[in-house]
Amino acid sequence: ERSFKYRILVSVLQLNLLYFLGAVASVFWVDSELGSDIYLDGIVSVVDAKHGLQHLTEEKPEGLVNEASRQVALADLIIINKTDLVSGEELNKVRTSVRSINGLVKILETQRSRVDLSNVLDLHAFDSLSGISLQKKIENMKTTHAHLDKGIMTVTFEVLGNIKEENLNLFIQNLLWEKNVKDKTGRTMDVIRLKGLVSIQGKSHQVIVQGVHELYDLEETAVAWKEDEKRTNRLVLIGRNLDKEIIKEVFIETVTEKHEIS
Ligand SMILES: Nc1nc2c(ncn2[C@@H]2O[C@H](COP(=O)(O)OP(=O)(O)OP(=O)(O)O)[C@@H](O)[C@H]2O)c(=O)[nH]1
Repeated sequence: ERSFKYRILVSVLQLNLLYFLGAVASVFWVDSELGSDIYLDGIVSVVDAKHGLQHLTEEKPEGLVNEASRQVALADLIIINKTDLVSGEELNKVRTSVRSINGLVKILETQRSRVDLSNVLDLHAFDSLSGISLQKKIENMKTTHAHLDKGIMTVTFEVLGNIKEENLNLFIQNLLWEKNVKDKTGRTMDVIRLKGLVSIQGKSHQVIVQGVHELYDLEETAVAWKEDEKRTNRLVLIGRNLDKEIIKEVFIETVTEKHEIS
């Protein structure tokens, strides 16, 4: 009976943690700005190689997010564990599914969750130090295709030119707060994670954009725009009902003034 109660407790805790993962992340993130010793380094999720695919593909009633997919969408690092229990082909499927949801995430594959701690700590996924690595990642990544039915996916796009900070805020707030950006069929675009590097008018350095659910932040990085470099804005969005072309159009309309696009 004791172990049964313990199991229920663990399940409730896990469920709550799942439910509030985004909120918890937001609290630590904001807290770091208040000068606390605690800061949000990055979000790590563990995917079970044996059952992960089943959880990721589980159908939820219309409108509800599959929680396993949401955890993958939020993560900066995914540990695919129990690789000894699956074939190379099965592992490949899990990896492809994870990647189809989150095009930016770093993936480690483990047995008994054994990891080199240097791969898990100091991710700096939320601060301006991640500017350089984010730049490389964004440059190389492509928009994913909704691999899992009605699933969460990653879209990325690039728009040349300088943008005004107030216009960028407007774009992000429409997307995350007002939720008035819709796809072709009128469904609200639901952004779970947002990352980007943008070129703000009057700033000599690249600015990093970070978003988790409704919370977002802009921070100047240590990466300066070079004299001969084309100033550009690259955004990566992870979520549901995302349509790259529509988002890009809305971005251009909201953020850049026509004469500023080169
Ligand atoms: N074969 C194998 N077994 C593992 C591995 N990692 C953990 N286990 C075993 O799997 C069992 C369940 O452990 P986990 O899945 O890590 O535990 P958990 O996430 O708290 O379990 P749930 O809450 O039920 O998902 C334990 O008996 C572990 O010893 C692995 O890499 N390979």
